[in-house]
Amino acid sequence: MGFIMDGLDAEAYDRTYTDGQLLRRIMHYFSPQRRAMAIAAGAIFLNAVLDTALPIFVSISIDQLQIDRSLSTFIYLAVGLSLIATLAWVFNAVRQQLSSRAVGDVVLALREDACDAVLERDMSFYDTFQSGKVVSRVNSDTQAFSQVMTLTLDLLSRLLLVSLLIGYLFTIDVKLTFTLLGFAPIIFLFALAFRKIARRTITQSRRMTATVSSHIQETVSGIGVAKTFRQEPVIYSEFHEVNEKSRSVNQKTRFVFSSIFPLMNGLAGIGTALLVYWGAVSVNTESLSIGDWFLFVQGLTMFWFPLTSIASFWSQFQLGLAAGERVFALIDAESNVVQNNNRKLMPVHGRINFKQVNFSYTPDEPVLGNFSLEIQPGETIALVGHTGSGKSSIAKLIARFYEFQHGTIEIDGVDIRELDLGDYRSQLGIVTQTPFLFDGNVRENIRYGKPDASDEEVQTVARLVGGGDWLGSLPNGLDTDVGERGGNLSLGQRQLVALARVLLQNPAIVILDEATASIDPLTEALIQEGLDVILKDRTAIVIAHRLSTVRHADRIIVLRKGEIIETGSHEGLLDQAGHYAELYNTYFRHQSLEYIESGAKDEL
Ligand SMILES: Nc1ncnc2c1ncn2[C@@H]1O[C@H](COP(=O)(O)OP(=O)(O)OP(=O)(O)O)[C@@H](O)[C@H]1O
Repeated sequence: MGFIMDGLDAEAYDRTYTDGQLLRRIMHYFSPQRRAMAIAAGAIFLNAVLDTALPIFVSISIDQLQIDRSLSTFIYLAVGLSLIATLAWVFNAVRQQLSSRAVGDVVLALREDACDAVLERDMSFYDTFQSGKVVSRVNSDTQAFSQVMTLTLDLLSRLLLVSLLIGYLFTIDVKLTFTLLGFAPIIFLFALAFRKIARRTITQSRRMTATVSSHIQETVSGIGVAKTFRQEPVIYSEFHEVNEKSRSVNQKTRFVFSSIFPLMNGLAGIGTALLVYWGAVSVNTESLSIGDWFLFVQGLTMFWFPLTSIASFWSQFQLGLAAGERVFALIDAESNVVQNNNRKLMPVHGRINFKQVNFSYTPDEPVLGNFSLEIQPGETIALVGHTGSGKSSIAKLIARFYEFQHGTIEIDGVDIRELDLGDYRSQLGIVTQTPFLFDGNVRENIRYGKPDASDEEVQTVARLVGGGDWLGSLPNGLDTDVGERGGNLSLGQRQLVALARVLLQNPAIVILDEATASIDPLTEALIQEGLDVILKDRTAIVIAHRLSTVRHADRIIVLRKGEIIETGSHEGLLDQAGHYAELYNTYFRHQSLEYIESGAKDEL
């Protein structure tokens, strides 16, 4: 299958489970459905018995009618047949109902586990693996898994029916039954050979589907940038390429699957011809009754149909296993961020201590080396430095988004790896450069910081941020719809919502990545007011881009290539005439009032 697999790689966290492991895993999901499945199994059995009884009853009727053609016999046979058919239908309906409910519940549990895993994975996972592909596992693969579970239950009931029928046929004519069975191993061997190819082909096809949806998702997310840079033709041609690859993989998949049925039908045809011939010879020599011959001919359809469809079921089964394997791999993917304990800090004071920390995203590119920094409770730290100097990385380590490789980070004297992450993060407020808002209104987005907050609490914090003046600029105040990702609000308004959200959360530690984008002076003043409220009495780590924040910070940490090269106050650092002074002159100075005023004077 090299021609199909070429150039299409699995994700690094994919793994191959043995059939036994997969089966155990699936059984584990079915175990809460034990009762329903036991009743369904009973219904499957009774349905199979009745479905087998139906042709046997017809065969007996044929022989009976040759001897006795009275009205009472007709009535007796007709009532008997109707009764068997009705009961078979009832049991079939019961098993369909119960098994589809059980499968639905299993898929629900599987999706929940997959969703849990998605939420559990740390940020390094999402750096490496595209979110679109992850979504496809949670959505499409669980769907494929559910379809195959239903098919498997169908297959089991058909196999039971075939076994019962064969058992009965043996009592009639052993030689004919063996002839019938003689083809089974050939078909099974064929199906087994097909099994391996099918599984790989289907896995490949699903991967391709995930790649296409991931590509579409990325394109749509970045549509604004694409339009600005007039990249539509490039995007189109990239998409065309992915789509072409997907088409070719799917075409090969279809080819593999479509060739199986003609081969199966050919084998079945030969079997049918042989049995019809030998059956007719036996009737001729009177070693078989006409009713029994009918039963064999009738049995052929009942026998061959499930057998030939086992091959197709098998491929479907492979589809489900491949999909299940992908979902389980997502669930089992190991996090880099590992907590050794679940200690809760009550209350969090906000002392943060980096002790000789080494950190890198990729093994060969160190970002922080032997990094030490102690931040006191309530202190505001401004991290400054050129791009790539490691400011965001320090903030991400405090937020425990990534695992560091060496040293310790302590929060209030406790190793960060020992904390209950949920509890710790509830004490951590994060405002990113471009705050992410969820589709909904402003009120709901602020309440995200404390889901049980009352309307009054939301209103209070909204008013505290920037004196509440910004609410007047929203068309419907707190009820204004923010649109997808907050697209209906200006960047400044989004930041104010994010600040109000953190204020409502009331965390002990705040991480603030200041926006570099310039916003109008009025909004900037409102944001500054909001920041004053938020940073007061909390430990704050600010990735500073505004001169006003740097000036107000208790301590400025100047970074270069992951190392602290200077530390102190704004004035003290300027006096040192080192890296900070250089940064100030190239970056911060133009924001100073003196600079703006001198510029204004020059213009005059
Ligand atoms: N997710 C990531 N995967 C791999 N390398 C990364 C990742 N994020 C950052 N880096 C690298 O780590 C180094 C430090 O990046 P970091 O984002 O901490 O710098 P920064 O000072 O915050 O920069 P900026 O001011 O541009 O945000 C850079 O060399 C960067 O390329």
